[in-house]
Amino acid sequence: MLALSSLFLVGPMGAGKSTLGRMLADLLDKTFVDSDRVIEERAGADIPWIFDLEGEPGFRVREIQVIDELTRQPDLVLATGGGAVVRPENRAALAGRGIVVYLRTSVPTQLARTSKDRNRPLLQKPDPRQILTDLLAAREPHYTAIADLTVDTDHIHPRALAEQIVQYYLEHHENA
Ligand SMILES: Nc1ncnc2c1ncn2[C@@H]1O[C@H](COP(=O)(O)OP(=O)(O)OP(=O)(O)O)[C@@H](O)[C@H]1O
Ligand SMILES: O=C(O)C1=C[C@@H](O)[C@@H](O)[C@H](O)C1
Ligand SMILES: [Mg+2]
Repeated sequence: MLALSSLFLVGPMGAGKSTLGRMLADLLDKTFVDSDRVIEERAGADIPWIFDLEGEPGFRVREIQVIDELTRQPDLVLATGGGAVVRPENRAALAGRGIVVYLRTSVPTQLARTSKDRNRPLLQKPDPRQILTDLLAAREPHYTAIADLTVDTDHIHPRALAEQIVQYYLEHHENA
């Protein structure tokens, strides 16, 4: 049984971390937080601006700070940025301080779910399919390594997925 009270959602862009995070917080009576949004609020700038001005390394420094703070708080559902797991500091914080759920999602599904949205600087290049394929190959071992639960998101409605995750939480959390 796990004594940890927060749920951390990890997975690639378009996995549904933000969508599911809101539903889970509602179902489990927890507070939803999205690390990308907190980074933007603190910087007073959106993610494309941060990438333009500071590059990905600058964004990752901000992300490490925010994830360190948020993972110390009880009773959150935290949607993390798709690339948070590339930094070992984030992997340690996520794995040690809450229940980690990996939303496994294929590249075609990621593409379909992110195609209308210009807010992801890493995809604003000529071949997003190749970029997502390379990112997933590099990151999948990290997502898997820290996950307590892995769920496939390709062919399931977010509501049904949220119910599966709630079921797991209720079975594995001692104070649920
Ligand atoms: N299981 C699902 N089935 C179908 N559509 C979904 C599912 N989960 C999310 N979506 C849709 O996919 C899009 C992307 O979802 P969302 O923004 O929650 O992903 P994310 O993991 O937070 O992405 P990012 O890392 O870029 O913030 C949204 O339009 C959402 O409605
Ligand atoms: O996959 C990534 O590296 C990113 C995903 C987004 O959630 C944001 O954190 C940012 O656009 C970087
Ligand atoms: Mg999101």
